[in-house]
Amino acid sequence: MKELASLNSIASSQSTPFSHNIVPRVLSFYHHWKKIYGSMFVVWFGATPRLTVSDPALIREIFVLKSEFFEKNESPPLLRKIEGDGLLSLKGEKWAHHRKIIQPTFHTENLKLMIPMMVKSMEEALRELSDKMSDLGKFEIDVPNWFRNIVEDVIANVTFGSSFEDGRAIFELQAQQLCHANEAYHKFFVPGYRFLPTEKNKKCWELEKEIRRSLLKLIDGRRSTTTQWTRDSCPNDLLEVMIKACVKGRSHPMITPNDIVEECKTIFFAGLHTTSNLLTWTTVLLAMYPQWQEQAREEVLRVCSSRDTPSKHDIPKLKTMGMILNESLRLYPPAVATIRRAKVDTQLGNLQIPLGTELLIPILAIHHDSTLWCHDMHEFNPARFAKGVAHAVKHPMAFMPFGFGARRCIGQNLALLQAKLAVAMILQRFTFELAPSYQHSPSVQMLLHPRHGAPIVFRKL
Ligand code: HEM
Repeated sequence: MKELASLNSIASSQSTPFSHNIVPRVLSFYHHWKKIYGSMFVVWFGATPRLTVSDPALIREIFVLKSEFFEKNESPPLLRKIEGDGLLSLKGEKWAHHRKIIQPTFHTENLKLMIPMMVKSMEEALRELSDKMSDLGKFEIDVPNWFRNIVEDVIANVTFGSSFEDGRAIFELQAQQLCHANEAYHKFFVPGYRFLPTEKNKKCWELEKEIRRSLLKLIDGRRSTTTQWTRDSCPNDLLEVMIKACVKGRSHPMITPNDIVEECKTIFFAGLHTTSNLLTWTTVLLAMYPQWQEQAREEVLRVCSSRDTPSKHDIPKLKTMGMILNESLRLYPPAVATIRRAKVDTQLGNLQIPLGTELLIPILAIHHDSTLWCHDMHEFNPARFAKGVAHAVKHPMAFMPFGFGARRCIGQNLALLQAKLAVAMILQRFTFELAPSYQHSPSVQMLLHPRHGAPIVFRKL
């Protein structure tokens, strides 16, 4: 109780120099329409009606109660190539089968076995940062790129395990492919352009072939060494669990090497930028609010005592850190929205939904909705999560950075574990503040990211 009171006093003593009233077009557009039409409104998206649903009770119907009537919508073809034909986009029996096979990789017990690997990769990054410090003991970094490298290491380990080095090289190719796609995504859309043999397109096709070839070679190599049993002390990486399902041959429907290729691509796409985004926004927020940075550091130093890295027993004790990550995910959710499509004519609340209607769930807007959160919904106030999500918001479905229901994010535990470890290790070694050149400008480019980067100045503790 005493701790909660002190958290609340931090929250109320803060003057807010930064506006978290995010203005990407999605949000201002949404608030404008909601004022006029209430919590459901339709916008025509080409020939398809797209219904925006922000009432948590209806979202529960879509994700949980009537989920069999709604399916994931198709991604545009360019994006589909990059994200892979894996869990993110699969549907029906094939999706359920893959999810069941892959799930054990992301179980808490398996992830705990990966903590030493995560700590090692973070230690290396922090040692490099320390070595670069000037005589004045400070150094400026643009954190999105820095975090991307750190997260890439971890995702490569989770996906490829012992074949990590080869896997990392494939991820480099995927990162290049994503860069090309991002450029194309922001150009004016010309139908059929992606089939023209332009220099850029040819480069993309080459990359795609190279990624597939390298992944198939890697899978072949691992198949010859994979045994039926893994020791309890070895984490199950994605490649391992999928190859076992493939080798067994009893799985139905069959898992093919091609399925494994697509799932590896998906995990890279779904895990890398989301997690590095979470780390970026959390660092920015702690730099903006030194009182919370100090509170989080005090907790880390108390929990870890003389250990210079958190152990698996320390992680669950980092309560303030958990609240800070939740508040960061609420204000700046990396995935700003998700879409479902009605598989059949159906009913939602008292509305008839024709087959084919797209339903847009505006995660970012729901996280900033004044009818669901307190009047301080645009403020950074981790204390609202002190008694858990249920006490922070009027409806549990109003906090959904990882989605909900059967298709909720499979990597949620991994992302939160890595974020807790990384931020804790930074706090143990450095203080940090926004660089003078920092401009606060959240913008949506597939994910919610800082348009002008996030330069942060680190100082040794
Ligand atoms: C802060 C980090 C992350 C955020 C905010 C996030 C967010 C989400 C959201 C909102 C969904 C649901 C999409 C929908 O319902 O349409 C999702 C699904 C998914 N995420 Fe994440 N994610 C994160 C990290 C990760 C990581 C680390 C991985 C893997 C390494 C991952 C893999 C996936 C996959 C495979 C799916 C599809 C699950 C399915 O449909 O069965 N995500 N994520």
